[in-house]
Amino acid sequence: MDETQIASLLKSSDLFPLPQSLKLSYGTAGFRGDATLLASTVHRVGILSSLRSLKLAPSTIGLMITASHNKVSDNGVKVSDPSGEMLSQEWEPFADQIANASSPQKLVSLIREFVEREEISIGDGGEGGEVWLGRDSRPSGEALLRAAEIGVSSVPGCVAVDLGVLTTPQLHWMVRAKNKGLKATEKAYFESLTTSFKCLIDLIPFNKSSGSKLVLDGANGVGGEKMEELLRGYLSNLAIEIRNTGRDGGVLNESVGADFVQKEKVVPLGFGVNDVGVRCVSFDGDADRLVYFYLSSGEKKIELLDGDKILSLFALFVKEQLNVLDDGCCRLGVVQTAYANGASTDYLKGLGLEVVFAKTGVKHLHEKAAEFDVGIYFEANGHGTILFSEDYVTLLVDKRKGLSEGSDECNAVSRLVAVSNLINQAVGDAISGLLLVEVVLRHMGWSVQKWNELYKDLPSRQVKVEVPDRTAVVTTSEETEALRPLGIQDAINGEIKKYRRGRAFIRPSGTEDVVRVYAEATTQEDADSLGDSVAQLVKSFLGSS
Ligand SMILES: CC(=O)N[C@H]1[C@@H](OP(=O)(O)O)O[C@H](CO)[C@@H](O)[C@@H]1O
Ligand SMILES: [Mg+2]
Repeated sequence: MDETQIASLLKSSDLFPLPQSLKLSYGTAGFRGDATLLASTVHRVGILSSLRSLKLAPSTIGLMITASHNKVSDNGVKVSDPSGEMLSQEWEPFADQIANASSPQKLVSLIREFVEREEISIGDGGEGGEVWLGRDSRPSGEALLRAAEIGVSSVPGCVAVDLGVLTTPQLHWMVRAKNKGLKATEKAYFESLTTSFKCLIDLIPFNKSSGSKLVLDGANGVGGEKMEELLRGYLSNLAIEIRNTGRDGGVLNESVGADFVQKEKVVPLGFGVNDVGVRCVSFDGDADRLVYFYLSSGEKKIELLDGDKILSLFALFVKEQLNVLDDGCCRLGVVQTAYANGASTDYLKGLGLEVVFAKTGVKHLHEKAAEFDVGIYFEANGHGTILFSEDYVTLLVDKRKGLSEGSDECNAVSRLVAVSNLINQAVGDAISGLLLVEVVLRHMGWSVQKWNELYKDLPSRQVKVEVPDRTAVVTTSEETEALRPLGIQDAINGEIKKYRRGRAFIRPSGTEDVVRVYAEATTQEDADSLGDSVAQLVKSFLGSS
């Protein structure tokens, strides 16, 4: 790097001093924290994104400003690679280092070292870098986006493009499309969803109507707003009532949204007795997660259809199409985490599906799903998608050419191709997930209640334990067994044995300073009791803080 380049970085970094005592980690979902403390972090991630773009030139990188389901006063930042997938994990240590660099000088020296090691050429007349910026609806987003812009353009030859308010998956979709040389506007995103959705509706064999109204809880965030845009401009026939749009005084994620509904298992604000039996869906704050639910009585308690149930519905539909094709050559697999309800895993295995487990965090699930021709992944909290390998889509498109129009086989192929266009291939996407659930329910002729009957969730319990050092817990790669502290797994196994269908595991959280305990058994009392006794073991092996 020459003197001018260094001066440019120093000058812009001087504008964004690191707040004292800020210690951040890129973690499972980018940097997150109180929005008032994040300007330097976002600015630095702007620099990182430019470097990433130059490293992979010619390519466009995405930078999203969001704190998803966290409270409205928080914000955060994460990076999309050119494929639309999460930033390569190889760059996370560098992200941690620069976010925590104590002065502009230290920051620039880390950058110089990294640029040299990675052989990134800056401003040598080669390809320039490009970073596309998006933000969710948080009020702090605009100022942070400016910080990101300044960071991006402080790397000579790099430009920032402000795409405004978007859902996280929209930005990932657009970045992916751009790097594939396709139309990459928001309009193109909506059109792609609309075309594939309509195609799937047209392919429904009989007029099996489940066309009853759907009510969406938009978490007072960007998802409700974008869904309104989709309905207004593209899918006006779809009967969806949208609540919690953020315009009626509601606060982002406060007693609303997918995270609240999944964790608390109660109705979000804005829903009540008049909604008993109605099909409802909740998005999270940046619309990359969704869960369905319905009220079975006038009380607040809900029947929850979580990520596992959405996964099961999708798996069933995809498998049905593959059965029509009698396509032994397609490797279909599903990916879950240890948090998946045991009843869902049994159900999926009972369908004859290959079920594999990945570590918590969608980047891990995505990686495993990409090993299949068709890989379906979901976290229980509602983040997931269906990945189709490019080779398999090409094979399908070729196969369709030899089939007679309107035949069962041709329809099955067309459905699979349409699903691959509808469901976001980059990350989990609440809007495209919703559209696919709606199609599949209509295709099956099922109500939400009927869908819920696929299997009955085993009662479960999650506990957070605060300990002095959560990194003292080391688990196997699937996170279901603790390797350290020595002896704790034997003790946990001893507890599990006491319960019918007992299952429990511990792992250090990647986003909070806690050890998480998950327990499952045939009754709620047993799940609670198993969870509590494992939490006690964690305290006795690690001490409480
Ligand atoms: C049990 C649980 O829900 N864990 C969440 C949570 O990760 P932890 O590492 O468990 O804190 O946040 C992640 C990022 O949002 C999400 O991917 C994951 O599913
Ligand atoms: Mg989210």
